[in-house]
Amino acid sequence: RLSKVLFFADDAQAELDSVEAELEMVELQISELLEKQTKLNSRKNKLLHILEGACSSAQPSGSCKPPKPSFSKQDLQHYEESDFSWSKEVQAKLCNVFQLSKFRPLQRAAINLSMSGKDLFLVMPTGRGKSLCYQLPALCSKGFTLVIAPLVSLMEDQLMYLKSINVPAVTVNASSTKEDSKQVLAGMTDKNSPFKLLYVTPEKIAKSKLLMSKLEKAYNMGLLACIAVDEVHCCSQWGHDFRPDYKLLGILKRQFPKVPLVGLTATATSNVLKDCQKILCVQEPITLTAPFNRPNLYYEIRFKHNEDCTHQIAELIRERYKNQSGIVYVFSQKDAEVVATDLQKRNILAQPYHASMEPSDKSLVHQRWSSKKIQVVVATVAFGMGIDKADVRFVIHHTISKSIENYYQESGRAGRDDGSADCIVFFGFADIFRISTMVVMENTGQQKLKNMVAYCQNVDRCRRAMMAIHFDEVWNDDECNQMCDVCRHGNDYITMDITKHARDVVAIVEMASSMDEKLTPLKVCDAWMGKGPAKYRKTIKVTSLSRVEVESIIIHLLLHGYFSEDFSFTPYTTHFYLKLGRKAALLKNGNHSITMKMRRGMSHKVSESAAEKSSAKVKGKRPADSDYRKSGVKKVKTLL
Ligand SMILES: Nc1ncnc2c1ncn2[C@@H]1O[C@H](COP(=O)(O)OP(=O)(O)OP(=O)(O)O)[C@@H](O)[C@H]1O
Ligand SMILES: [Mg+2]
Ligand SMILES: [Zn+2]
Repeated sequence: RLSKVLFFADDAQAELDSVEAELEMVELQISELLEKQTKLNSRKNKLLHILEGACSSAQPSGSCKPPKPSFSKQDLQHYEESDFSWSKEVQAKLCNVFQLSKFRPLQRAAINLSMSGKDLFLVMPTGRGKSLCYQLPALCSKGFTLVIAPLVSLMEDQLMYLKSINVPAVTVNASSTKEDSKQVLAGMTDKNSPFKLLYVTPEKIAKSKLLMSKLEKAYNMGLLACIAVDEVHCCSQWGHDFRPDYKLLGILKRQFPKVPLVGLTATATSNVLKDCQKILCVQEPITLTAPFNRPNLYYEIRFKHNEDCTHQIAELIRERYKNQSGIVYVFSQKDAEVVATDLQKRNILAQPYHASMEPSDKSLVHQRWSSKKIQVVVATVAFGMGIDKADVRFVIHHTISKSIENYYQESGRAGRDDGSADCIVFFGFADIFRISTMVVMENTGQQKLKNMVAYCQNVDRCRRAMMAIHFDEVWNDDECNQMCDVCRHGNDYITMDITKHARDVVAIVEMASSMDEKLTPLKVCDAWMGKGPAKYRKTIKVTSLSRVEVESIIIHLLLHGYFSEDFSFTPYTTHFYLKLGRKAALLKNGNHSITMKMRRGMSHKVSESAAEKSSAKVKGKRPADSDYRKSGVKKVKTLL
């Protein structure tokens, strides 16, 4: 009898185990669905919000973000007009001082709003002319405008420009001499207003009591006309280059409530702006958003084969962009040096630019490039704000950016003259993990990087649409005009069922962890392709997929939660290992399937860039091959 009881107990135990496992699976599925529901609901709300705004907004394209509900289409129209008491003066200064013939979209409205004393957030793509929206009003007002800017170099560029058009402007910053500072501080309360713009860094506001007390005096004398906070997204942790000192700028609106504040930025989602509003203590700002789309930029992603990347870049520069200026963005200072040297060896006039260079060397490189003495700057993100060269024909990313915001900003340095320009990203597997470990301490670093990776991995949605969704804009894919690789390749992708592959590769990571070992993504690739240590080879199912396919699948599984990152820290470096993600357990369920979109054949795609398209017509060149992803397929000469 005893053995019979034991037998039943065994049976029950086995069933209990399986029921529990099944329950666990169900819970996982529920939580997955709930998560999906939350996401969809939040997207639905956003879209409703955008639609509401689009209906009431003045932008015929409907791509304007909803301004404050109380700020209607009629209101905007009113501020677009030119019958304000200052309009004649504004128009005259636009022509005579700034030597510009007409306003660009939203500039006039922004100027009229701030001259009417309204607080304003102005979101306008990089290079569209935000500075004019506070510089011009400053010239038409009593006293001076205080400008907060994040970098001394950026201020100096602006001061140089203002000096060249005879607009009196000054700065006080850490490198000002005592004499200069004294003169500036005295000028602030001088009724004759010896200068119209005063540039300071946020640190100066936070640290200099003297400056604050002078501002107080100027305010009481009615001489503080306006406060402009440039690169206002720096206030918010959610913005892509948060600066702690920006957090303290709330003092300005608290101390000087009657002075209108204008915050300017090229990239800020509505969440970032809400945060900025809170931090700056602005009660009811009006937000003007210019369409983010840059119709003249061609966006393209290429798969990166490390050994080949610099070679391809050199070919592009020598052939497609002959005699044209451009930027190559790289990951690190070392990369900047190495890639620049590599390009030089291939007879390209290139120089590196990064944060550790002497300031004088940096400005020399900048100058040489601006005056076309060199063709290419090979730069880290340090080459950024304040770069205002009009005829940049290409921005090539040797390594992906760490977020879509960063990418938008960096690629946006191309084609400021409205001429066509190319933005090409070399999307490399290993780079993802280099960046991931670099941003490991940033709050939202991993999520932002994943968004960027998803942007690169995407093969079926217009790249402009991806950006639009990211920046909460309404977008109609037809407006791309085939100015991105996805639109140009049309429906040239397939939907692949990768469930079986996913099971195989997840099993590798599971096996390693059962042996108490951790695998980097590169090791997982190797193992899966049969190149790992012998001890693995016995148990794993080696795949016949190509390297690029293997990499794409691993990225897909990481983006979708079947894998997740497992960081390990040593005193010198951070390592990225793959571990099973929350969803890996779903693969145990026979019915679960995973699909993934891939470009058809994953090889031999022929694409044609914007610049190429026009020059091909003129010179009868054939379009360049690009995006050949299959390992082993190397194009040596892409152009005749
Ligand atoms: N109405 C206009 N017509 C023609 N050019 C203009 C006009 N307004 C501004 N510009 C030019 O556009 C260029 C970029 O302007 P600005 O530096 O203000 O850009 P920005 O919007 O601040 O960009 P970023 O986000 O990079 O700081 C400048 O060379 C400026 O002279
Ligand atoms: Mg600017
Ligand atoms: Zn497109």
